[in-house]
Amino acid sequence: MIRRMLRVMGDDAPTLRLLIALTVVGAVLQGVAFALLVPLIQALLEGDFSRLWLWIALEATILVVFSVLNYRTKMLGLSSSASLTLHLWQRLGDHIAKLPLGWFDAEKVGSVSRLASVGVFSVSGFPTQMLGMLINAFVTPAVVVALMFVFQWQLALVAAITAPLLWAAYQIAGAIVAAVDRRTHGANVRTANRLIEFAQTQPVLRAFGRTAQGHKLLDDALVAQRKADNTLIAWGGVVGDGIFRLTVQAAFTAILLTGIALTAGTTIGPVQLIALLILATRFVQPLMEGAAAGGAMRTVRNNLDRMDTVFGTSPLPEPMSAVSLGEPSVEFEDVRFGYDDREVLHDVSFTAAPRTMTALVGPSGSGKTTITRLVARFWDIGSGAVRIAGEDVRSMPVEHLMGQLSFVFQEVYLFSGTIRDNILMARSDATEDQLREAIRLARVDEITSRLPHGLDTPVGEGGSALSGGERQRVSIARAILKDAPIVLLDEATAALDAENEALVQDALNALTANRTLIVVAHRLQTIAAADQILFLEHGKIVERGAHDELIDVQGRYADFWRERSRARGWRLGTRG
Ligand SMILES: Nc1ncnc2c1ncn2[C@@H]1O[C@H](COP(=O)(O)OP(=O)(O)OP(=O)(O)O)[C@@H](O)[C@H]1O
Repeated sequence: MIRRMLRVMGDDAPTLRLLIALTVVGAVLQGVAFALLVPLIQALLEGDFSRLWLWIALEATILVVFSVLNYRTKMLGLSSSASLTLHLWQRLGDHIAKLPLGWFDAEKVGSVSRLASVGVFSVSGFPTQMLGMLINAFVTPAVVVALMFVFQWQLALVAAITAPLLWAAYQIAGAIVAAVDRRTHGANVRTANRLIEFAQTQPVLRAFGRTAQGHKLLDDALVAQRKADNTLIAWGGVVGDGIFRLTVQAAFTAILLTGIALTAGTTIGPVQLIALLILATRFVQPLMEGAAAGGAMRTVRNNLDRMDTVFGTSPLPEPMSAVSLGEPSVEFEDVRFGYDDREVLHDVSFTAAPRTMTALVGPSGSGKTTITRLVARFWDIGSGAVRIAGEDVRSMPVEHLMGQLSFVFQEVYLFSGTIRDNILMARSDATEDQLREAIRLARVDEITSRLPHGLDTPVGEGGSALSGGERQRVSIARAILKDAPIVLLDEATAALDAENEALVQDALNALTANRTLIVVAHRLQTIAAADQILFLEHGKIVERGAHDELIDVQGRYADFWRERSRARGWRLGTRG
């Protein structure tokens, strides 16, 4: 456990080592101070004041040294905790940033957020809250017993014999807490997920009058969590803690009875017995405190295990050296890919030539979005190759790959901050002129001119202060500023009002001009304007070509086109 903490702390490990060393010295001093109570109390009860002052002077000296040490260990504890928090966040952040983007599903949101908050604080609280109590629980009683041998070996022997029993009880109590903590953690993560889901799905739940159903899912999770918490209190707090406390009390009783028996047999006098029994209570007290810290330590260990599970998830292997790229084409060669062993793309091959538009068209679930995600290497494919500008995406450093791509998703998420912050995210070193140009091209100027604080208007949580169309234009401005040669666009299915639709279209035209575009196309105008249409069904490209060619074939695409045109109540006809 300590070794794992030292590993996590990296360069700051010497601080924790010093803290441990000083805490051990403090615990030894505490044990010595307790043991000196025996001659002190004896001198007091026997009225031997010259010896009494000597022991009081010695106790006072130890107290002063202990107080200085205690202050120092408290400060070191605080700095170790702060360093652990920082290192854990950094390590988690660094590692999570390298994981495949496909790893981040909804369930992970709850568990990672819990790990980064409750988990990190539980681990980083160890040096300040638990370490001292644990070291005291082992070292102080050991010193007390060792010195007891000097005063009365029979009592010391009984105390020493109880040690293995105490150790066994400590382990049993800890194992109970660890097992219950694992169950409680699962319930906590499920509640966190349901809570996020409940908040995010409010519009849908309300639109369909299903708020009660959303409540029910959350209520069920909360009930399960309350049950798990009660189990933790009952088993961890009452049973586990109770087993250890009972064993400690049994050890104290054994020492007490031995003392009484020795007094009855006149081996020791009543004065010495009183002094030794006071010492025995000092033997018990650190053990009791250690019981609480031991349970908390199991929770810390579980949290470290959970972090190790995240750290054990391998990042996608990536080469370190940059590659030189050709013209911005996108190429799929015999690509097979599946989520969780279920293959959803079968032998997909196509080439999107530089500065052309490829429209991915087909029924829901046919694999369109998956193709765009594989271009960005959200996951690695099963077999085949995905190439960008002639280079396999697996042989490109992630930053280099991402530098080639801009995404425009349907669901736009803006970060809390101003419109300016959100656009500059794409390129923090952009000049004011470049920023203004992106804003103009994406028609964000039409938004900022209406707002009292212009570009410096906060967008609200997730961009909630802006309308859907406005959010989309901000995200397009971001992509324009990034100026990547390839654009992956998931075209919005939701209808915008006519004015917004025209403005978004202007923004998209500016973004896609002179770029290679892969678009999950829903709008008939977009599809008809594409240089190449890939019509997908069940993870296969079943037809490909330009709109006119495919209409002439009178196959699946032509059927799709007719259906869509009828559904929209208008006909575009063929080009040319
Ligand atoms: N993260 C995921 N985990 C498991 N299966 C997934 C995941 N994402 C998509 N799928 C499955 O992969 C298949 C292809 O999905 P994909 O989203 O690529 O289709 P699509 O053509 O974009 O659909 P839509 O038009 O409805 O967005 C579907 O069967 C879908 O259920």
